[in-house]
Amino acid sequence: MGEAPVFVVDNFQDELSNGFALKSKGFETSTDVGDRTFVIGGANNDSASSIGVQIYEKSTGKWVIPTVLGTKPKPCKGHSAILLNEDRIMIIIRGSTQDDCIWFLEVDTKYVKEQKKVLGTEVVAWSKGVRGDAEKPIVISGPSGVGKGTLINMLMKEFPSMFGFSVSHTTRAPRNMEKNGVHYHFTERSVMEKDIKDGKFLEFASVHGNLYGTSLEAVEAVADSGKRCILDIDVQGARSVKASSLDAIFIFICPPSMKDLEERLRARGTETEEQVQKRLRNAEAEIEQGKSSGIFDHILYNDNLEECYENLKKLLGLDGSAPTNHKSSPKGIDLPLNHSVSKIDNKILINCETPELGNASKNL
Ligand SMILES: Nc1ncnc2c1ncn2[C@@H]1O[C@H](COP(=O)(O)OP(=O)(O)OP(=O)(O)O)[C@@H](O)[C@H]1O
Ligand SMILES: Nc1nc2c(ncn2[C@@H]2O[C@H](COP(=O)(O)O)[C@@H](O)[C@H]2O)c(=O)[nH]1
Repeated sequence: MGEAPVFVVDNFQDELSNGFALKSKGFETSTDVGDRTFVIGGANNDSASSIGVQIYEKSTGKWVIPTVLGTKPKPCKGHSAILLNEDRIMIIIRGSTQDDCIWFLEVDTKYVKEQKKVLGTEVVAWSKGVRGDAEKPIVISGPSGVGKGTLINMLMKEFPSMFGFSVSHTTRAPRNMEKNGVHYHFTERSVMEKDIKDGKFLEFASVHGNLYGTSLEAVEAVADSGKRCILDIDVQGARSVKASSLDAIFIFICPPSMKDLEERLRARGTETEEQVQKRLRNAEAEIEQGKSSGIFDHILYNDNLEECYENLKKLLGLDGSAPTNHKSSPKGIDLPLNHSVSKIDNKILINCETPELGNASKNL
């Protein structure tokens, strides 16, 4: 089924007769989602460093400025917008670099609905479109205490609508702040063993004396939310995933030294002395395997946390450069001024009027 095209509107203010002041820099688009109109592109203030988002509620005739989550696209000279699945708007930015031309604004996804409840305001969330390998799940491994969880939390915080965490099952007891279903699914060994037998797990392993595993459901839940799945699993688990049909990117995080690792584990204060010793003993073998097994596509050293995080973003193509693993490099979208965008099945059609074709048009 085709859907109505959405056109670039050069000055949306001229289109509105409601009297509300929309700070127009030109080049806004409007997209209807139910009884709300999302106006994207007008800056919310004069010194805006990102594209503004404003919502017009048709039922009340009021403008709402939403809380905007995620890394935002910079103001641009024009873009097109099209609604996907009634819950997110795809934005194609004109004249942008190859890796900066596709963005998504989540307006009614599960994540946005949850955040609305938490924040008590209207919420929208940006995420940047990514290419090639960039859709693959990410497996992050490394010895206990190296900083995997810290790095994953940083990614999830900066790109809340882009990544989803695969919530593992474990038989270990929850730590003080850990919530069932959020950090882990805490479970009885007998139950988990039965579920493993029943084929419900993508991978599982005995780690530091407890059973840990990634259920198929955990990975599917992230995929269903339209996000990129991140798995925090040990090297044995990574080996199993590598042998499975899940086509993922494998990243191993190394500590700068065993001394640093020990300090971090102790400073975290979540393990008994006996557990710390066990985890450190296991760490040596894990580091050895991480470096030499050939499982991992990338090895990152987590010495300085900020630097390691920047390197992680770089290899995931989140710093404006192409993802490191990128094999072919398709061209960016050279969006002409006169064009329309429409959606047919799962394809986005960009219809351009090209001078060389006279009045005829060309589809991208
Ligand atoms: N680069 C770093 N420098 C210093 N401390 C760090 C660094 N990265 C993480 N930490 C700290 O080290 C501790 C362990 O980090 P984290 O819990 O993220 O490790 P982990 O690899 O997820 O461990 P586990 O596998 O046991 O879950 C935390 O207290 C964290 O704040
Ligand atoms: N093979 C798997 N390993 C997992 C999984 N979830 C976590 N882990 C790894 O366990 C250790 C210890 O974790 P902690 O939370 O007790 O500190 C750590 O290295 C994790 O990467 C899993 O589903 N499968």
